[in-house]
Amino acid sequence: MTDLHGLGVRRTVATTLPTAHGTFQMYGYDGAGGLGHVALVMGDVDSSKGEAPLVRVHSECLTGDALGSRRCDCGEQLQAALAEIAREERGALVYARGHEGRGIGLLAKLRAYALQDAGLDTVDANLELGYPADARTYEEVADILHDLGATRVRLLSSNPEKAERLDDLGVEVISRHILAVADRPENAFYLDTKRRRMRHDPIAALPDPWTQMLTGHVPAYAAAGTDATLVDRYGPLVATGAPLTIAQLGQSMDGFIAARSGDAEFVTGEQDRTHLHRLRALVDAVVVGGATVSADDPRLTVRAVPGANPVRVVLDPAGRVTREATVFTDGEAPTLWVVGPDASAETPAGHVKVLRLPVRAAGGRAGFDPAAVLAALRERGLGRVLVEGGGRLVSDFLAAGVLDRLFLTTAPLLIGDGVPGIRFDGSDRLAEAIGAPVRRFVLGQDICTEFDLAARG
Ligand SMILES: Nc1nc2c(ncn2[C@@H]2O[C@H](COP(=O)(O)OP(=O)(O)OP(=O)(O)O)[C@@H](O)[C@H]2O)c(=O)[nH]1
Ligand SMILES: [Zn+2]
Repeated sequence: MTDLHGLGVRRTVATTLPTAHGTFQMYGYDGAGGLGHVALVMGDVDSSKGEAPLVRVHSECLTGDALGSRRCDCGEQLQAALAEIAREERGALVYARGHEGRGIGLLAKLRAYALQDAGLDTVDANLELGYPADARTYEEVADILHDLGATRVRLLSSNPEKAERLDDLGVEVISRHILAVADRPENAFYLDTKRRRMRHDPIAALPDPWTQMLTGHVPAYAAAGTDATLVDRYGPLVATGAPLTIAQLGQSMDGFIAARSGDAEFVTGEQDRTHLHRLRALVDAVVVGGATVSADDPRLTVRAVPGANPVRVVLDPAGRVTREATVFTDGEAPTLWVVGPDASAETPAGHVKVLRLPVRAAGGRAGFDPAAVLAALRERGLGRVLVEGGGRLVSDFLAAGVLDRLFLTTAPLLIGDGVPGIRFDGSDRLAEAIGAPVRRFVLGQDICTEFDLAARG
């Protein structure tokens, strides 16, 4: 390799490193002063071949990276950076030895910690010890990036100075991306100091995990608690682009979505309602059966959480849904009224569009072909679809094999008899029952079982 800066940086070993984020190529570099550096690489990071690769220049931090310290956010950033690179299946992380303690070394950093225990901030502690606030140099890092061909990069960092220094050394930083790592109580003052005194990006630059997911981005890391739960629960939906068809249903333990009279208020609880609103917020369209609209008069909007309303799609082969239904009158969201070729369907209001699809008789009932409905929606740019109810409609889509995922919430209620939930022509053989990998979420008193139908063997 070319020794750009005369520091004798040389690639001396190549191997692989399997990690929680996948397997990386690992290169070892001899550096100045006998320090070895490491680069973890995924894919071809040569900048002349396609988009500028993601690059993380990670400053060594024994306490954060290896010991899980919460005085800083280094360990979490390290993991988040590897996750981001793995998500794109392309990128490099240069682990910069000699950067420990912003270049002052481990024991000096610990002395700086002791001064911070006594009240100094992270900048003043360095100055008090006779060091600059930041003593890191980037020549060796730049040499390694040149060796990898990564000379035009998208940098994973909150530190504008890092980008400027790399730019000065011939590594063009075309953009900088903040890693989604949340502040913790133990490091909030330290991070705040870096933002105030070291030009680090303000926390406001980072939208919360739910907002990020609403824009189609799965955060690589979220603080433990609600944020992490949301990313864990809904991240897989966001990561899957269109087309995506999911369904949800809430039913009693004995399989009913309402009592005999149709009384359905409420089978499942508050948390399942919030969950339903999150699903609505993550799709382009929500599909319901006409019978459900007539019986329950749902609004089908996103109210319990931040998010945009999906297009409402009412499947009504005979055009029987009451014209007073909220979805036809409230104008809260565009509404598609899907009816058969002969149904009478005068347009009730400006936000409602009528779509005619062929009707077929299946199982003694007239209905639409689920695949044809999805194809028609896709043609209209509605590729991410939630089939929301009632029991028959969800069962039709399930039996037709068009669902990628089913969220089936069971409530600790025994209704005895009533409006059925999931029902379809089964088989005499248990071996032919529908099974799939599942995840389970406790939603208050209810349990939501997520069937990953797309992953069925
Ligand atoms: N001297 C000193 N170094 C610290 C302190 N806390 C963390 N470090 C070191 O700071 C380095 C990481 O720098 P950060 O300021 O966290 O972040 P950055 O690398 O500038 O920017 P990012 O790319 O966004 O991570 C690591 O080498 C840590 O060991 C401290 O209080 N004093
Ligand atoms: Zn650290």
